[in-house]
Amino acid sequence: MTLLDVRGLTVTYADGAAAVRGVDLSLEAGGTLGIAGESGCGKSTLALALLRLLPPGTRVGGAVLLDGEDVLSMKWGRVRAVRWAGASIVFQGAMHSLNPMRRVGDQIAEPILLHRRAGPAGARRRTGELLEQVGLPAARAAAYPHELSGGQRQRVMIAMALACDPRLIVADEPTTALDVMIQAQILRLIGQLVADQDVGLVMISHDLAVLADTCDRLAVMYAGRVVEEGPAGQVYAAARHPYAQALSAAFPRIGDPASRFAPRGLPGDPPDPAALPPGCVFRPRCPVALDICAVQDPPLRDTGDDRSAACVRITTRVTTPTAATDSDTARDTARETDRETAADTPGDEAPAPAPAPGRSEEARRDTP
Ligand SMILES: Nc1ncnc2c1ncn2[C@@H]1O[C@H](COP(=O)(O)OP(=O)(O)OP(=O)(O)O)[C@@H](O)[C@H]1O
Repeated sequence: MTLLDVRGLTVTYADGAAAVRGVDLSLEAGGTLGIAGESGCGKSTLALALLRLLPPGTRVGGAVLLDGEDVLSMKWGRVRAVRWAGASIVFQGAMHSLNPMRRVGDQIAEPILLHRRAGPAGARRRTGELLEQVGLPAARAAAYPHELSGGQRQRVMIAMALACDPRLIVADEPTTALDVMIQAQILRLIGQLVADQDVGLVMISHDLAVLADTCDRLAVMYAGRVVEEGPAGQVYAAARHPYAQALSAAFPRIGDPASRFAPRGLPGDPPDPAALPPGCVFRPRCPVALDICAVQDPPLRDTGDDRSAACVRITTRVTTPTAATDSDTARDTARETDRETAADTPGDEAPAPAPAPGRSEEARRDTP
């Protein structure tokens, strides 16, 4: 059963930054989906949009169906009911997310009381259970955030996220601020909890290896779009989109000593989301770009093998671009592939439509 179905999601900030541009994603109940991409590609914006946490003035379009119900068109009372109980979020910096003036136990108990899951005594009991579930002694409920280590604070955030038994947890770079040992512990904990409790997980990270380890499926974002999606192990081991390939090559691989010493970076920067180039937005950095890429912004296309990619060179017959482009052979292959693509997908020549203007967060709030 589909737990989360994101359809044509667009997010444009008040300053005109098109941070998310027509994202389609879905997650089965109890499934795990990783979202990867370099800084600024729109991962956090996407996470915030899932729970209607974007700042006022932001325009949002499309649909976010959680158990079939569109979060984006819900009344605010319903949104409040869905947060924590339907879906909850774990942010990257626990120190900034927790109130430094309140004991962590009181902060974990708050959503339990707010959603009337228990009275004060029951909420205290449940808080102790949750702390133990995330590997902390129940007595740590009395601690203030500054009395805990970074890893312990992140465990508290996870306990809070679990407090009302949500169907979905969105974890936005949950281990970024932690050292590698604690990172591994927290990732193990998240993996174990979602498996034991049948909770769906959307995990955001710039680190493909972490996501490949934790998630069933993996989506790679570039400049506000998903450019590749599929089974996590396959996308990580054999990415097809040139950007996903570059992102994958940027990390050293365990078991591949050569890559430890020569992780490859990708020259250039992502485009300014307020002034995107025409055609495929990855073209200025793409090592295998074709002339057609200057005018065509390819949509995410199913390649017929449980994977999808947004590149004119990747056809339903699955022709993966190779990094070597200078040789005539590669150019010829590319032209050949280009012809195949055009033949396979008539009508794709038209540039993708501009992001739907969407409705502003205020307009949504004002919806009776
Ligand atoms: N409140 C805001 N107002 C205007 N633009 C914003 C706002 N928040 C983010 N952006 C812009 O939207 C784009 C996407 O940002 P976002 O934080 O979603 O990316 P990200 O992939 O999560 O990056 P990181 O990994 O660094 O957190 C960036 O260009 C960013 O500058």
